Amino acid sequence: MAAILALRALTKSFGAITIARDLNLEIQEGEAVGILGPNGAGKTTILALMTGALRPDNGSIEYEGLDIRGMSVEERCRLGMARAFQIPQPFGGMTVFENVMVAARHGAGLNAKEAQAISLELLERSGLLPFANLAAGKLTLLNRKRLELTRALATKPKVLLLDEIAGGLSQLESEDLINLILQVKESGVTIVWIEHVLHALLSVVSRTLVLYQGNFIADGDPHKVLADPKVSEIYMGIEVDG
Ligand SMILES: Nc1ncnc2c1ncn2[C@@H]1O[C@H](COP(=O)(O)OP(=O)(O)OP(=O)(O)O)[C@@H](O)[C@H]1O
Repeated sequence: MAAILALRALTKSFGAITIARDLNLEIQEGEAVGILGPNGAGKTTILALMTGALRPDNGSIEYEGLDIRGMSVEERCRLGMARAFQIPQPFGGMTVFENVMVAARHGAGLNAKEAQAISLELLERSGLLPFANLAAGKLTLLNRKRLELTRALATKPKVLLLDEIAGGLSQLESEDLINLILQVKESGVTIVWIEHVLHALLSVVSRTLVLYQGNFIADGDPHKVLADPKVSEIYMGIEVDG
């Protein structure tokens, strides 16, 4: 079966900093994959290459077997790739409902009626319905993160890319967010998640990669990857759980 998302000999540098060195990766439909790596390893850059916010120096990215290298963020979003950011980026002056509507209309290309239906359904699922008419800028951090996830889901993704969304939450709040992400996973959406909050990541992903100096130095069962001496050596002295 063709991978839903693949990196083929991907290369990317910023001056002397190499982010990806002939990087290869295949992610199958329905997989939940975590990408770890020390600060500055290039995890966010890899997600940006996947979504189209950045272009590789060389190599290609395939989505459902299609070379999407030349496609914009919007084109990739229409195909089914959505990204939720580390720092939630709602339109603060618009209501929660309007924020989700924009994603459904422009991200998924739905008409007003379809967009309204999916927006209400997703707001209900994420527990945000009581805040639907509130200005998004007034939400608490947890609710802003829920909104960020809801907006990504409103684009009807087949692949959901999560960029450190568990940071800054209490234990209870992160459990809430994890439950929401688990529901998304159970619905069959493929998840690629970069996250420093390890316990959150480990409760969702079944495969973990470690990015270091332009290469994936480990790939496999998350607990085995974390027990790998190569991985512990990299993380020595670096706080990964917090
Ligand atoms: N547009 C850019 N131009 C130049 N350098 C950049 C650019 N974007 C990122 N970098 C550099 O590339 C490196 C990787 O950054 P990136 O944010 O992808 O790492 P990361 O693994 O996500 O880090 P963190 O875990 O701290 O979020 C960093 O040294 C960063 O300063």
